Amino acid sequence: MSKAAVISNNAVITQPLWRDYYEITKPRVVALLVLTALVGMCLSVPGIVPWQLLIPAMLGIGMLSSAAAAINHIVDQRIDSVMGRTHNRPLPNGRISQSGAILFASALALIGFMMLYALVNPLTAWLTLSGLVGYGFIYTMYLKRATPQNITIGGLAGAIPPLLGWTAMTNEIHSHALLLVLLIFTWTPPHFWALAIHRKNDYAKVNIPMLPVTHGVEFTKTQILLYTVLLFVVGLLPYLVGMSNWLYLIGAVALNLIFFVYAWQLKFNANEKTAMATFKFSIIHLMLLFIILLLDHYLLPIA
Ligand code: HEM
Ligand SMILES: CC(C)=CCC/C(C)=C/CC/C(C)=C/COP(=O)(O)OP(=O)(O)O
Repeated sequence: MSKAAVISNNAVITQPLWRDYYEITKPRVVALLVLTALVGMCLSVPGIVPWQLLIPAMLGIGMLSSAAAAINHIVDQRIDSVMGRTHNRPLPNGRISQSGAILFASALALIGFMMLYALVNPLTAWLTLSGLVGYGFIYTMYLKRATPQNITIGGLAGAIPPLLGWTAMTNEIHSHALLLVLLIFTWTPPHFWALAIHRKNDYAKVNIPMLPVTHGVEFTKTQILLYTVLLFVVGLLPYLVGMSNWLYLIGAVALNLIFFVYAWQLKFNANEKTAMATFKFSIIHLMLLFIILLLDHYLLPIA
């Protein structure tokens, strides 16, 4: 197995080539995306989800999301090479070639799409492909460089997986699935802007118009706080429309309150660690919220 040199904490270490290809799929992001798709699948049907659909749907959605992440690494390699957080990524670092990455992303996208089209349904295949186009091309190539609202609009691509899971099982676009999309859509700005505050100088260096760069840190903190209030309200909807039970309601209220407290501290009582702590909490928040949706669905089925 061929090895590539990686600089970690100023020490040069080697790692197998497959790890670099794995890294450009943003595996932890994709894992959370696939979890939200799984929850969409489980909530769409009463009882057990048929494994004949579940397996190709999870694989197909995972592969197209990974391909989208790889495209993001290919398109962004120049700015990634300048930013502190990203300069050691496999492409800017030269550990994998651009043509290798393009081939890898194309193969993942093709296999994922065919799997969804043939073994799940064409609706899910096309919707998932639209997620890939939305993130890999529209967000990364255009929105990211064009407007400070880049992630509010681009966030739709990352929010779509619960709908993909739902259509995979039922072949229809249901309002409850759209509600799950709305939850992630509202969660995305406070998730990302907390990190963007911490990494403001990086973005300024490469002329990417992230909100803290264009409108300042204080304004961004206010937006984060307002989005957590909006998220609190959106978080009540699954209960109010009769999609989920009290277990979800308690979980959502608790998680959204904690997120609000993080955002409040970030706005009014921050130290240099608060922004990253808020970003890290956002990931735990979304993961727990979707696990609670699942528990609520199976432990307290709606008659
Ligand atoms: C346009 C929307 C989004 C933007 C701009 C965004 C941005 C980011 C950024 C810049 C990072 C840091 C990555 C790094 O340090 O390598 C990150 C991490 C992460 N994001 Fe997001 N994100 C978005 C949507 C989502 C969605 C929809 C999910 C899941 C449902 C998600 C899950 C995660 C996870 C799990 C991490 C941690 C990754 C790790 O530790 O390797 N993000 N996000
Ligand atoms: C098919 C489908 C559902 C696709 C999903 C798309 C997907 C992988 C969304 C993840 C969003 C994300 C991590 C954005 C960060 O990009 P960035 O370029 O702002 O961050 P970076 O600087 O860390 O690369």
